[in-house]
Amino acid sequence: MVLWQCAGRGGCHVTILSSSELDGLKHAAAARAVEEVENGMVLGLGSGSTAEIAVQVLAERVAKGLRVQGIPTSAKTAALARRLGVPLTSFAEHHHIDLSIDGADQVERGTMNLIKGLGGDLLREKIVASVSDRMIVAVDETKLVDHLGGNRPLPVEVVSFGWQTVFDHLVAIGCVPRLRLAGDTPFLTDGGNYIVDCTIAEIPDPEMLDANISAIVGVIETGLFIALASKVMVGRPAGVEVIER
Ligand SMILES: O=C[C@H](O)[C@H](O)[C@H](O)COP(=O)(O)O
Repeated sequence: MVLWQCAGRGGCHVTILSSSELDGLKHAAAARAVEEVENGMVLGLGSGSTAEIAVQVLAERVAKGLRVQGIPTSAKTAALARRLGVPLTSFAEHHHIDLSIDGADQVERGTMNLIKGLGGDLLREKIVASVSDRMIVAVDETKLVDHLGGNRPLPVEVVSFGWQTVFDHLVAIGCVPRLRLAGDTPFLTDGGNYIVDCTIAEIPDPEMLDANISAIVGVIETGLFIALASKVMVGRPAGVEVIER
């Protein structure tokens, strides 16, 4: 992973991180996020590689006596939590979550707005985040940006019927849409929907873009998480940076 860092007149420098270094940064951020978990909490368990590390760290605390219940945001996270002995619950029992811990594909430094869903999970993550008292996001430093968009596409979950018509609207909004595939067939989310990855230049107004895309008939949810994160743990080689409101 090549990381460009630019600081005003100081110019830019490039850091090359190996995948094991990157994993170390994810682990440090995830572990720091799990430190905020307290006895008795109902937790939102996010999805993706960093969120999975958080579940592993959480499982170590559960094995030592921590009492929590988790609502998983994907079938994969649910399977991992079950395998590691993290107790699970559901919205049938709890409509409110104390704390959710999740990863992200991009974090806008100034606002903590996020892009999520590159791993194929966003709808359940957003439902969980929206009913959480606090959402802690754990990322490695490559995810931190000044403005969302640009080098990472915005995932949009759409119903499979008529997805082609959604394309037309997305183009009109300024996105370059691409249907996500799994081999030769459309990728299916846990909810059985399609994902359209929208390449878009830097996003000056994420809230407006989210509203415009959400207004398209056939769109279920966008990967823009606006004002949902309360704290971001950023894994850096020098340590974990904590960004909060
Ligand atoms: O769809 C996946 C989720 O939104 C993930 O939380 C996001 O893609 C970040 O995943 P990772 O920690 O693997 O980079």
